[in-house]
Amino acid sequence: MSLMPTMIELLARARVDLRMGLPVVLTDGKDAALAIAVEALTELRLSDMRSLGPLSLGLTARRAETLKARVYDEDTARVCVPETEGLSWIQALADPADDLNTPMKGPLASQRGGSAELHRLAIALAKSARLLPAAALVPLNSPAEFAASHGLTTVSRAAAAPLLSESSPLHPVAAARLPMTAAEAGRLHIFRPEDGAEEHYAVEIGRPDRSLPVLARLHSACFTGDVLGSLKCDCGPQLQGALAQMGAEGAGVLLYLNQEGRGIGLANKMRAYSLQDQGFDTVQANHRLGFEDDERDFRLGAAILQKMGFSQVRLLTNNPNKIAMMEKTGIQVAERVPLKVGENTHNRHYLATKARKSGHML
Ligand SMILES: Nc1nc2c(ncn2[C@@H]2O[C@H](COP(=O)(O)OP(=O)(O)OP(=O)(O)O)[C@@H](O)[C@H]2O)c(=O)[nH]1
Ligand SMILES: [Zn+2]
Repeated sequence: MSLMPTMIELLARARVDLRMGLPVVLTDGKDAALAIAVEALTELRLSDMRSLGPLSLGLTARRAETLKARVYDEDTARVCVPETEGLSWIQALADPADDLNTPMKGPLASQRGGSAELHRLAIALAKSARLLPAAALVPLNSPAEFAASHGLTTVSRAAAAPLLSESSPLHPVAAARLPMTAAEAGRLHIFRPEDGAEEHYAVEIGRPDRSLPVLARLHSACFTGDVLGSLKCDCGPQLQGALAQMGAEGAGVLLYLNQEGRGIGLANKMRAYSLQDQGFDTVQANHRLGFEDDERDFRLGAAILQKMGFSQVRLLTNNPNKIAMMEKTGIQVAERVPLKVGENTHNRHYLATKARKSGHML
């Protein structure tokens, strides 16, 4: 029956549920659990979750490292929640905001043996909902009945895992002429992914010849830099500089990918900035939050370029990972065009950290 939700649609629904503070039912063969995002957990829902059984937290190995919690499952830790600890203890494990002020939260006991798959899935869902990567789980015996009687979304790991690791197909939705300061001959194209996540944009300048390498930029959204003119990064000047160069050459394509904060979302990026105010660098801040340095999916960029008929680029970037990802996903990088603009006293340390830790070319 086509009127029933597919797994992609259930995943989109699960993301919204988690953001709203609703639990979701996760299943994996014989195992099942009720999972809720720590960021949206309330006292009432915590006490109802507890009435079902022992609670554990799914945290990333990155976050566990800061907390000195044992990790028995590669990238995932399953930390036991003692009965004596409440909501603020759970939140402090997920959110590093007060790490430096609060004394050690441990010693923490981690679950060992059995499967960590449901915890891993819950974390992946929280990440894709742009929440802190932390979830509280309680085992369930009769997941189908529980989900039906409580009206909850059910996600099967076997069906969801491949979808979460793939890049969702994108489709062009609308395009129109857009004269800009940098180039009067501009055109903005909107692309929408099938998974219900953020739309991405392509700014086409002039009428680039599809049979030649096009001057291209993969720009990741940075509200603070692009819109507010933040001095903490170089995004605003890079965006304007790329458009200006395309305008001067009369042709180019700038992809504006809505992967704010290197894919962690603006709220988490502001959490990272707050940690940077405490003295951590851009990479350390991401790790303390439980994220990798870079959570972006650059396959999106290649997919959009291909949809627009481009197969070769002259890529405006200082990031070797972008070049590697382009080549891997079938877009030939004929040339790297350096994009060095916007260095100032506030972002010098940030740019130096990216060069030292993330391999950016100076
Ligand atoms: N998590 C996090 N994201 C940041 C921080 N500063 C900037 N960003 C984000 O980093 C991304 C920067 O994107 P880009 O300029 O496309 O990427 P890049 O890896 O520096 O590569 P090139 O500019 O092409 O050399 C944007 O999504 C910003 O929002 C930070 O301190 N923490
Ligand atoms: Zn920025």
